[in-house]
Amino acid sequence: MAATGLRFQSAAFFSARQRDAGTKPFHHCSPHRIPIARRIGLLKTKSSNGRPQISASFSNEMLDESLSGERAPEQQGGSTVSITVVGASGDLAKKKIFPALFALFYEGCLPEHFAVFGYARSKMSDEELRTMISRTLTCRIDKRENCGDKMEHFLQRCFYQSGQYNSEEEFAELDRKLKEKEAGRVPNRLFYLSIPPNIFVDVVRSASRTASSSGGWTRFIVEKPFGRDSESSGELTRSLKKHLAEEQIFRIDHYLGKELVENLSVLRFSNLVFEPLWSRNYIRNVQLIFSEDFGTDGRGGYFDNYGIIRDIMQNHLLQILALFAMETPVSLDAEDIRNEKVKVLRSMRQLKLEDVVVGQYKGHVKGGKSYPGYADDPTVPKGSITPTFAAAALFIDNARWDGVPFLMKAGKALHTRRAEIRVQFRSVPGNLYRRNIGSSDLDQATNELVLRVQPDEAIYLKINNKVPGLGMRLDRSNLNLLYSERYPREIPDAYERLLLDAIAGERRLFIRSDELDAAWAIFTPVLRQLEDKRVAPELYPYGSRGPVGAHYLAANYNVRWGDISSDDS
Ligand SMILES: NC(=O)C1=CN([C@@H]2O[C@H](COP(=O)(O)OP(=O)(O)OC[C@H]3O[C@@H](n4cnc5c(N)ncnc54)[C@H](OP(=O)(O)O)[C@@H]3O)[C@@H](O)[C@H]2O)C=CC1
Ligand SMILES: O=C1O[C@H](COP(=O)(O)O)[C@@H](O)[C@H](O)[C@H]1O
Repeated sequence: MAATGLRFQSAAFFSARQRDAGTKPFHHCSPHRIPIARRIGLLKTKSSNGRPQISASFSNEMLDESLSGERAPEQQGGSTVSITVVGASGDLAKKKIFPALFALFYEGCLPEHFAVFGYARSKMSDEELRTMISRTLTCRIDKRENCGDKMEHFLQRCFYQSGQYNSEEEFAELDRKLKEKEAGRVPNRLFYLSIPPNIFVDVVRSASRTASSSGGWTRFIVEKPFGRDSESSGELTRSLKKHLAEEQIFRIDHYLGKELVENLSVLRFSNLVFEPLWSRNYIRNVQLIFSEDFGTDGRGGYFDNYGIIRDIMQNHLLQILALFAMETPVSLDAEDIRNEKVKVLRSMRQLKLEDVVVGQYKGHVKGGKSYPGYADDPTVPKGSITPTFAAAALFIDNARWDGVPFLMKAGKALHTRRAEIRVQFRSVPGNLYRRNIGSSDLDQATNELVLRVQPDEAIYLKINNKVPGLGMRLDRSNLNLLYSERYPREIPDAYERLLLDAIAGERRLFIRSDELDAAWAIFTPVLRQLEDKRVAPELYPYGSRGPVGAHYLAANYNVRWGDISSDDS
């Protein structure tokens, strides 16, 4: 098979970066898994996790076959990818999706033949869409060359179709426009549903009937929330599957696309020093912490129907927990990883009401500035008891994790913006140096591994260390891998990675329906109880550290939150 047709634009850039990097190839935009390419032995480079990756000479036909699993008919001119952002006028589209697509284009990671379409009810011309998008596009901080030209080239490939979300006719109109741009090439189509969940099924029904690709693949990225509980999530899955095969559904959890979350498995499975310690034998507790220093800010209407447990814990934090706690997968293939995640999720105990603390932020005046409470948001119903903060203690009933508390804490309008994983290890039995450790509480002198997902990505390990000098005094110090120092290039946004993977047909970072069922099974009973019993959230001031109840919950399990110590907060 000739390596002609679609080429990743990265060819020139790729080799330039390889030269710049000095030694190893720079694998910034390779999808994770290219089985057919490996089979036919064309690829010479290896990715950082040892897997083969796309080379500059990857042909259309190879791409079609390897990435979609569906053999495309032989056609003149190779293949093309059209990405339709449904809900193009919305917040997420403007803030994340178009900028991520531009970043991929800028880095040479999009296929040669591609088009971006916006679809929404708002009336807009192509030009107006371009103006709207251009306001949020940014250039890589570390690589600004030709950015203006690249923006212009990218915008020329962006088009708009206005339509109702349930209109087969208007999706058929989109289909006609897509065909024009596809110009007889094998058409691959990706729809990104960046819309409120109540219209997911309308869009999937209409688009799958009248705007599916004939000959190439058709995939749908579906944004959260995937239902409100087990029942509604199951209903959504069944409705989607009336129109789509599971392989066409890419349920996105953008935390899985974050650099540090990606690195979690690398840390575990490619460093001998960690995996042997990764169990109840050495780990006392694990903490998954998410905080934002702003409130719901105009998204109160959406948020009030969900609350922080559904918004952050049931998906982002639980996904991280699954990656943290799963057994070693057979391989890095999507199904092997997702199988292990499902197993660990299914080993988890249903969360109990007594293991949950909920809070809601109230207005606060600080430094002469007043910060509104959640209930002051005009889009929030009066008297709402929706939690904007929650802390929870979860347990995995399997041999590896029996009895180890996995503590989660998530909140809006707190004192800082941060997401991190904290692993607190047991104390050293019969510690010879117990008298030399400043604190009398040996639990305070245990090792702690911290993966700071954001901001300022870092991995650090707290160790006990001798303070230099003639005496023998120990203190706690950090072995610190600060990304901005070690890797001084901009870290791609999670949406870039996930879009690239969806185009490549790589499902590893997307949620399978059985994973979703298992995730909802853990949280649904407690969510129901909180609502049925109308549990009142503990109020906390905007910009504070959240309800004190979170500390009592942790104390029940003999745990101290790691983010409150003076050297970390
Ligand atoms: N915004 C964010 O930060 C995040 C969002 N998400 C998820 O992404 C999806 C999109 O979010 P976001 O962009 O904030 O949503 P928006 O509320 O901005 O809605 C997107 C677009 O959908 C259309 N729309 C809005 N409400 C309705 C309605 N009731 N009926 C029909 N169409 C409507 C509007 O387009 P028009 O009127 O032009 O048709 C709007 O521009 C949601 O599922 C959300 O949960 C997930 C993570 C973060
Ligand atoms: O999914 C969501 O995530 C954002 C936080 O994402 P981040 O990447 O900025 O950390 C959160 O604000 C939002 O409420 C939630 O729906």
